[in-house]
Amino acid sequence: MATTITITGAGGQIGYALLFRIAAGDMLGPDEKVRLRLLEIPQGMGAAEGAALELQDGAFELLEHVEVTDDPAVGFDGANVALLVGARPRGPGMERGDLLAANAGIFGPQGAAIGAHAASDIRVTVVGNPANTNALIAASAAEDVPAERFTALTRLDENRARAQLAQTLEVPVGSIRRVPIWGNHSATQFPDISHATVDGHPVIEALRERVGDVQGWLEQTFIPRVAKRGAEIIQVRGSSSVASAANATIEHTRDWVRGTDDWTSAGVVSHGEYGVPEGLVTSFPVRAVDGTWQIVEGLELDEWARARVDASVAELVDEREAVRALGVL
Ligand SMILES: NC(=O)C1=CN([C@@H]2O[C@H](COP(=O)(O)OP(=O)(O)OC[C@H]3O[C@@H](n4cnc5c(N)ncnc54)[C@H](O)[C@@H]3O)[C@@H](O)[C@H]2O)C=CC1
Ligand SMILES: O=C([O-])CC(=O)C(=O)O
Repeated sequence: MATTITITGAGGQIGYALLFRIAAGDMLGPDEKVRLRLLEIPQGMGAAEGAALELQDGAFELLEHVEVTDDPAVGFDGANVALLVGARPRGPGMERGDLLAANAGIFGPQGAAIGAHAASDIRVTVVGNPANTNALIAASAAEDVPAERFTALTRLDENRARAQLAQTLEVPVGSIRRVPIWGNHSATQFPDISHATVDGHPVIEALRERVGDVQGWLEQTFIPRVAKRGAEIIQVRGSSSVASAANATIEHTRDWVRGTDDWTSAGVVSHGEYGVPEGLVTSFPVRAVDGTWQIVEGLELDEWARARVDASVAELVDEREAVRALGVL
């Protein structure tokens, strides 16, 4: 049986960077056949149809079928995996939260369509910003789908954090592990290196030798660089991250389905872990076991880390309030 994957915003930039890698087996593996549903709005249909023609020309052996539609009922019908990418991206000078109102109207109806039409094992990865709150909106609208099936992408933030550490320590990125992102996919996020390792040794010790004042480096260099990397890309490229975002989307979804051998980061629904209010879609350190994200519990957060997590969670609470005020939740 093939896996049916729905990609919203498939005619957009990230969509174009995702489709061919999924068809090549990068997400679900070299033995899993895929059926793709490209869901767009009328203005995006031409680009999605063009991508579908190119998918055909790729002659991907794993690709069983491609359908392009602007009807969410058709787009999510029987979907096992949904990548919710379609949204309005931010431009220079905007914060992701500025997109709340523009995107709130998209994720409610899509969540409802997922509840009504997707397969019972549906797994949803929300990429479109503000990703955490969009995931919350979609989950709330999806009747009979457990909220745990709705996740927000923070893997790109983790990848950015690991890459910055690798560059600073002059080691291959693969030697850096356990760098969870806590909180919101926004400038308030907390990339946490307190448990991070480089080739199995504490990153903090390696950093002490390299940068001296680790705390100062974290606050003035590392955290701002990671948390504002999206804005840096927008400034340098003129538009937001595309291929790196698609790569992280593939890694997140692959790990969710196929499992992890260590921690990673994902925005998942809180049940009160680490004091995060129930129901908020928050990034935590997670493992994927048997197709389910499990929050890594029992980690120590010192006072400084606790304040960082609390600040990002407070922003998520504010976003939830703002959406409630729009009458969406
Ligand atoms: N979570 C993360 O780490 C990241 C998230 N993003 C976000 O991903 C989103 C997409 O970015 P791009 O692909 O660069 O934007 P884009 O503007 O190139 O593509 C968005 C596509 O979505 C479509 N669309 C809009 N409303 C839709 C709807 N209701 N249903 C289906 N399709 C719809 C548009 O027609 C367009 O083709 C943005 O919200 C961006 O901020 C981008 C990078 C990283
Ligand atoms: O910054 C943006 O708007 C796009 C994004 O989420 C990122 O690159 O992390």
